[in-house]
Amino acid sequence: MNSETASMPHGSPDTTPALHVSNLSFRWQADLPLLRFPDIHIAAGEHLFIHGPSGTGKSTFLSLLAGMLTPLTGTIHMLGKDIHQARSGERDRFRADHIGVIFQQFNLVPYLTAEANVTLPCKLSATRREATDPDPENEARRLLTALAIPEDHWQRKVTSLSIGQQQRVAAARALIGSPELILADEPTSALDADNRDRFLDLLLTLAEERGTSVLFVSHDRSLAPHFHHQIELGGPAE
Ligand SMILES: Nc1ncnc2c1ncn2[C@@H]1O[C@H](COP(=O)(O)OP(=O)(O)OP(=O)(O)O)[C@@H](O)[C@H]1O
Repeated sequence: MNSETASMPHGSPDTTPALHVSNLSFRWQADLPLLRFPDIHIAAGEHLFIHGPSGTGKSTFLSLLAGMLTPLTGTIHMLGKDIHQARSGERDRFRADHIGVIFQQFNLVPYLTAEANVTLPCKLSATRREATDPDPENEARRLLTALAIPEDHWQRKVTSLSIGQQQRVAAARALIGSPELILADEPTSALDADNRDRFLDLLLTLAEERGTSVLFVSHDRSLAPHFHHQIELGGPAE
């Protein structure tokens, strides 16, 4: 797509796929094996689960999709835009405007409060800020409430929260401003089964309400039933 469609206002009817990946490969070093990735297509609002055992390239795949690594071959169209054709500044802006990320270590800013971590994407992106209703602080509080973070924790330093709470703060940060796509890299690995299922239900329900597409990678195949579609990394699509 062109930048016109990428900057379409949130909530507009749009049939542009959230993500289309074709013929993607990457090599960390010349003496390391080539990593090949499946072709994927995620329609707007769809939730895709990608399963792969440890070492199959899940984190590498997400780093390629987030524009943090450059592929050896292949194309990645995000909201119709070929992200690796964009200059790096434009790519950073596109990522801030349209993608929420939840990575294994959550990447929260340790010296900020829980609420300030959630509103951060709105400080980095006018698009995300303008999409909050009525303002980022209010939406952050709504998300923190929906994700069961007690109100007396909102102004605490995020590192003083439990791991499960930090994970939900990272989810709120990914959801704020309703980005079109969330990329999630095993954010449930530290949780027990009950908390993991509860977290996924909350994340996917909130994403659904906002029309946000989700691509979630994990080694844990038991998570697959939460999603509309699933794909095996290093194997045929199911
Ligand atoms: N920075 C790096 N430099 C060199 N090789 C790397 C680097 N990061 C990953 N690799 C290699 O690329 C392959 C895929 O790694 P990756 O971390 O993407 O897998 P993964 O499926 O996410 O694994 P896990 O489930 O254990 O996190 C592995 O063989 C790994 O050793």
